[in-house]
Formats: sequence, C-alpha cells, structure tokens
Amino acid sequence: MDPKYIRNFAIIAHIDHGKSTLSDRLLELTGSLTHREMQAQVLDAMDLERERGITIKAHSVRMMYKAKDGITYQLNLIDTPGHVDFSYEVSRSLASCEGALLVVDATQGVEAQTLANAYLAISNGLEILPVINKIDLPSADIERTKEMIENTVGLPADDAIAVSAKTGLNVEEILEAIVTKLPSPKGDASAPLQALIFDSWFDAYRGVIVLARVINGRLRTGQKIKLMSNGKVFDIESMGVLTPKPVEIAELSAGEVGFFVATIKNVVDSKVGDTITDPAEPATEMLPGFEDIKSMVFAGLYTIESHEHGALRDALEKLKLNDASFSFEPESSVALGFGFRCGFLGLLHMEIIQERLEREFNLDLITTAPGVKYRITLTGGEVVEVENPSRWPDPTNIAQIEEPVIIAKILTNEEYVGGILKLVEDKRGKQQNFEYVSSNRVLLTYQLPLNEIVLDFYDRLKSVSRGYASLDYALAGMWVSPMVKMDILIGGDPVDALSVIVHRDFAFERGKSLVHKMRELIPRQMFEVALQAAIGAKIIARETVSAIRKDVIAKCYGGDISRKKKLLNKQKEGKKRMKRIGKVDIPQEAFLAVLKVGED
Ligand SMILES: Nc1nc2c(ncn2[C@@H]2O[C@H](COP(=O)(O)OP(=O)(O)OP(=O)(O)O)[C@@H](O)[C@H]2O)c(=O)[nH]1
Repeated sequence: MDPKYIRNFAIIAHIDHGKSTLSDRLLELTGSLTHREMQAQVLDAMDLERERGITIKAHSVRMMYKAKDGITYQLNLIDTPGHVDFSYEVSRSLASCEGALLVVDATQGVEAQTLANAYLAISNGLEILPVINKIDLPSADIERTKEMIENTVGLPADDAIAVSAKTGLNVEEILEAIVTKLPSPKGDASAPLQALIFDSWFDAYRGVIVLARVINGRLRTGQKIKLMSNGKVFDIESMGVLTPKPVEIAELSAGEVGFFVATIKNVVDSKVGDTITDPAEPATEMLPGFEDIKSMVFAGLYTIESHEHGALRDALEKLKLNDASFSFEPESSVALGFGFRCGFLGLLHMEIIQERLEREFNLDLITTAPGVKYRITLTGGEVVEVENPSRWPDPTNIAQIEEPVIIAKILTNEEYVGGILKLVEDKRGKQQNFEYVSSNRVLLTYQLPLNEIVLDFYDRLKSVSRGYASLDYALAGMWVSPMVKMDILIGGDPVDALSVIVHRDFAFERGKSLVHKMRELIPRQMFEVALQAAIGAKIIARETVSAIRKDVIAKCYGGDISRKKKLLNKQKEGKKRMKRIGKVDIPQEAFLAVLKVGED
C-alpha cells in the first residue's frame, strides 16, 4: 500500500486508564470485530491466543478505516507493554510508530506512567494526540485533566479529544484525528530492506513468531533474511497480519507492520530492537538504538525437593525460549543445594516468571531475596561484577563498590508528600526536583539506589500514600557506596542463601529488624533456635525462637471450632513451602524477610 494511506500508532496510558477498552472500541468501529466478538476484551485475551494456535499477545492489529475524505486508510495499532520493567520494549514498539494516542483518565488525571510513556513517545519523535477518557463518569474533570497534560507532560491539550471508551461517545473522532493529524510513514520501498523487530515470541505450534515494521524495502514470503546484530541468515516461511484474526499475506512493504515465521528456532536469535535485512542486497546500517537488554534484578531459585532440580532446569530452558530478557545460570548453595541464579528486568518480571514456573510447570520453589549487580574494584585494580552475595569478595580486597542507581518520578497529592519524603530519605534517595504540577499535585524526582527499590519500596510507597502515588523509574548509572555483606546465622551457622548486601550505615538497623522479622516467620521447633545477623565476624543482632512448649491448639480454649480450623489450615499452608536447613525448618517467607522489614 502507498505509505500515504498508512498510519502506525500506539496507545499509551497509565494502568487502568482505559487502553484496552479503547482498543476494542476502535476495532469495533472499523468493523474489524463485531460486537459479539468484542465480548471478551480481545487484546488481552490469553485463552483466545491458545485456541488459535497463534498468539495475539503482541497486539499489532491492522484495521481498515474509510475516512470522511472518502479514502480507505490502513491503520496499524501497535500495543505496548504497560509496565516499567519493560520500558525498552515499549520504546521499540514506539519506534515502529509515527504517532501515539495518550489516554488519560478524566477522573484521575496524569499519573507517573502517563508521563514516562509520553516522554518515551516524545523522545522517539512521535506525534501525540491527547485523549481524555471516562467522561461518562460523574467525577470526570475534563478541564483539570487538560491543565495537567499541559503542565506535566508539556503538550498542548486544547484539542484533546474527550471520549468515553466504554460507551463509545466521541471515539469516532479519534479515528479521524489519526488520519488527519498523525504523519504517514516515510520510507522507500525500493531501497535495501531494513525492518525493525519489535516483538517476538515462541509459539508451540509454529515456532518463533516475529513482529516487524518494515522501514525501507520489502519483505516477502520465501526470501532469505539476515539479522544484523548477529549476522545469522534464515528463510521466511510465512507472513501475515492480525486483523485481529491472523490473515496470510505475501509481502510487507515500507511503512507496513506484520508478523512472519522463519526458520528461527530460538527467540534469543530474534531480539527486540534488531534490524532485519536482505543478505542478497544488505542495508549498510542498522536501525538506531539496538541494545541487548540486561537483567537488573537477580535472585536464586531452588526447588524444595532436591530431586526436582532437573525439572526446574527444563522449565527454565522452556521459558527462556520465550523470553530473551530473562537469564539463568546454575549456582549452588550450602543451605539450599543446587539451584539457579536468575536475572530479571525488574520485580514484576521476576514475579511473572516465578508464577509461571509454579503454575505451568508445577514446581514448588524457594526464592532468595532479590538483589542487584554491583561493580567492585579490587585492591589489585581488577573490576568484577557481583550479583550473588555468596560471591562477595573479602572486604580487605575491595577498593571501591559501585551500585546501580535509578531516577524515580513520583506523582502524588500534596497531603502525602511528607510521608513520601521520609520514605525516600530512608531509602537513601537524593532529591533532584520538587514541582507542583497542578494545584495540589506534586511531582518528585529522586535518585535512588536500585537495591532499595527492589526490596520493598513499591509497597511502602503505596501504604504511605494510601495508593495515591504513582511511580516510574529508569536506570541512571552507578554511584559509589560503602556496601557490606550481612550474613544470617541460624543456630550459630551462617546460611549462605540468606546473606544480603546492605549499606554500611544502615546495616545495624537492617540487621536488627531482619532477625526480628525472621523470628516471627520461623515456626517454633522442638528446641531453641538462635537467629543472628553478622558482618564479618561481628554479630550485630540476635533473637531467639523459643522451643515449642505445648500444642498450638491448646491456645484456643476449647470451643471455637472455626478458629481451630483456621489455625490448622495456617499450619498446613506453612508446611507447604519449607526447607530444612540443618535441623531447622525454614519457610519461604523467611528467605524473603528482608522484603518485609519496613512493614512494622
Ligand atoms: N466508566 C468508564 N469506565 C471505563 C472507560 N474506559 C475504561 N473503563 C474501565 O476502566 C477499567 C480499566 O480499563 P482497561 O481498558 O482495562 O484499562 P487499561 O489501561 O487497558 O488497563 P491495563 O490493561 O491494566 O493497563 C475497566 O474496568 C474499564 O471497564 C470509560 O470510558 N468509562
């Protein structure tokens, strides 16, 4: 199709502001789906994906829209992952568009992810159409939302389209604006092929499926392609577009978006951000901005039953096929046996992987506390990267330690600022900016160590702001910090899987609250158990789990049967995830106690 008649756009929004609902409405209006097909929210429907044997997870949908000028346009809606863990992928998705709809909930206004996503779109050079959603709700405030878009995001919002994605009110105006206000793709169909991979995944039926945007040249079924980051050559077996039903096509030309299946066996070979070219007539340059995505958060994964270790390895290998941003390598722990050190993009990513391992592969796992990767310069001048506390060098050999730092943007209401400031100070934050963005909304910009964020920052932010604060962050280099390794001893023996890296000035306090929390989490045993926190040979905190004296049920003074049941159930649950270390049974929660120390 002539690029003049193509529009590639994304919808960006803060979570729950109505992205999926609006996508559905656009599909319905362009006749891509009937109302009945619409019943399940199409772009989120995982079951649907399985049924069809082809995933629509990646959500690039082609719609045909006959505009008021009488011309039929090809509109490609490219979905973006919503969470900050995946910001590199968001950025690549945006790089395949010329424009974006910025959806803002009229009852909530601009939130942190609205901002973060808008900045990503602006830095990718996209034209942005502000859309104010949920105007059917009585508490909708269109004028205030406009003001916030102008003050916080810095975009003119006079022409923002006010809609209800739920009722469909004014949604048609969005389609017209996409055609009249967003630029068409520029590109040359006769130039050497350059196509951007913006998503890829492993499909059990068809192998690796790649979503690509052709920037220049043409991509045809049957042709050979070369991936410019690694030089590997593959054959394209079939191509298609999602409407959202998959439809086979023979060619994608400059400006178009679609998926293909090639002889690629492993998603690792089809990395998001890579450039595809034609080995017969290769492009000289890669498209800008390809980078290997690096894991930022690390944790150990162990099976509760040691004989399941092989099953865990198989499961990790299968997941890795589908997720190039996830990494793992074998590690062993004196306490936990053989396991894997896994790297994740962030905490949400870690939770997703953990949950998939347990649900889809039926494994019972113990996870160690998440941590980050430190850069350590040894006294001899050698620089090492350490992400596992048990590999922490001897302190006498350490010249300097650097830790990863993020820039966090927190948007909140005035009344919660006090609590939030205290929290960020506690977390070693350095203020960069403090700004009123509307009468009672404040935007805080802070530098914070990533190490503190992966612990319990998000939960604590939620609790000090009663949910009225949103957070977004991006990695912003490293800074030098006096970190130390804190060991935990159980019954006098150090348990390697419980060691954590903490800031020297906070170590004493952390150690105290950590063993205190662990005392609450470790069930009483037949004997007394000493819990200690130590730095090197120095014990900095101690607590004791006293021995069981009588049956726990005896506490219930007879009568109350429901109370008894509850207690028994609790014990049963507790049993499920325990690991015996030495003579002591330690529950999963105790391994993650460090995530909970700030709670009381
Ligand atoms: N009243 C009203 N509710 C809406 C409107 N648009 C969306 N919603 C509701 O808002 C909630 C969130 O909408 P979604 O479309 O799932 O939001 P989303 O941004 O896609 O959310 P994530 O996929 O979780 O990021 C749902 O309960 C919708 O029904 C609207 O125009 N009016």
